[in-house]
Amino acid sequence: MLQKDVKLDNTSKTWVLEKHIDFLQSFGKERHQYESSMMEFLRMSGMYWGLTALYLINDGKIPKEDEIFEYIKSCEHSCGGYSPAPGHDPHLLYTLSAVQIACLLNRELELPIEKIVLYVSKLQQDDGSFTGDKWGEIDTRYSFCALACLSLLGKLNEINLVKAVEFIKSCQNFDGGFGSRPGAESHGGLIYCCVGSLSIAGRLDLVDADTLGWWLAERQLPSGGLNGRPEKLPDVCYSWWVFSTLNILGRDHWIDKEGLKTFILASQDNEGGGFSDRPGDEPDPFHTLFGLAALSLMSHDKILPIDPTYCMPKAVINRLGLKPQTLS
Ligand SMILES: COc1ccc(S(=O)(=O)N2Cc3cc(-c4ccc(C=O)o4)ccc3N(Cc3cncn3C)C[C@H]2Cc2ccc(O)cc2)cc1
Ligand SMILES: [Zn+2]
Repeated sequence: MLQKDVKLDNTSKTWVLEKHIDFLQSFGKERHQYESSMMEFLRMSGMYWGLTALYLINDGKIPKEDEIFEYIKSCEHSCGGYSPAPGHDPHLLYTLSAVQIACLLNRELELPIEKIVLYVSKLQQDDGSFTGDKWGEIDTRYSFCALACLSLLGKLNEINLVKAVEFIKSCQNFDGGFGSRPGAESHGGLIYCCVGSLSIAGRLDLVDADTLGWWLAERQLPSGGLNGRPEKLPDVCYSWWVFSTLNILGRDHWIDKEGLKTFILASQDNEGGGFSDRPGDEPDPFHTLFGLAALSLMSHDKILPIDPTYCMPKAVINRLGLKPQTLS
């Protein structure tokens, strides 16, 4: 079976740092008005992706802090949850993004912390799992959102952590990976959510690090890029989901880092800045953050250090006194 992959043209992409700063600062303005309006349904997350990426390459400086904090407040609901934009429904995904942005701004203490804690803890089910909102979809992505959100606020003890870990354990597969629910197939993004949750809970002892490390290293293709499942094309965002998980498990040396770096840099847009999912596609803030975050984990100069568990700047995680578990 021919292995699906992309062919990198041999022009080595230079590192266009200044253009990435310009791309991120202009997203949402005239230049990207259309895409930005199309993404209103995820705007709060889009702001977390764009602002975290900017923080990493702009020496921790974020423009218009007050305007950003006002926007977060405009998306707050009386139940303690946050919506992606004013007038939309609250959801755990955007509640995490709002808390992450507030932590970037060093203003998390100005949030209605007790109301947020109540909103998140009400989403936990009897089996320890979490739904994303009142419509009741269960997914291990939401376990990660709940644990990351509460631990950032110093309130991890307000949910049943033992049951939460039990549910994640019930989603572990024979290949060492994890899926969205018990019995669901292993997938790079969900493995990151489950291993990240176990890292926050201090329960990485439940992970079969060698079997999972092998499965994750198998995601690397000849192009150097990583895919999320066997037989899929490589994609820059899996550089983060797969590589940060290998980093948490202490097995990031099991892949060819130079090859991964080449693939990520080949996915830069040399004209307008930003990163796309693979060379030649349109850049977006989502892939720009995850490309830069993976480069940060490979200690690329000019990018501030990032925490592999929270996908947030190390400086912010240290300031909050958080110590997510990693394996050596
Ligand atoms: C362009 O098509 C999509 C498809 C799915 C989504 S998603 O919201 O379900 N989501 C996040 C996501 C975001 C973008 C994007 C474009 C512009 C912006 C502005 O900030 O963000 C693009 C893709 C994307 N996906 C889809 C994807 C990424 N790589 C391969 N695919 C198919 C991921 C998707 C799921 C998700 C992942 C992480 C997360 O924190 C939230 C949602 C969004 C746009
Ligand atoms: Zn992607």
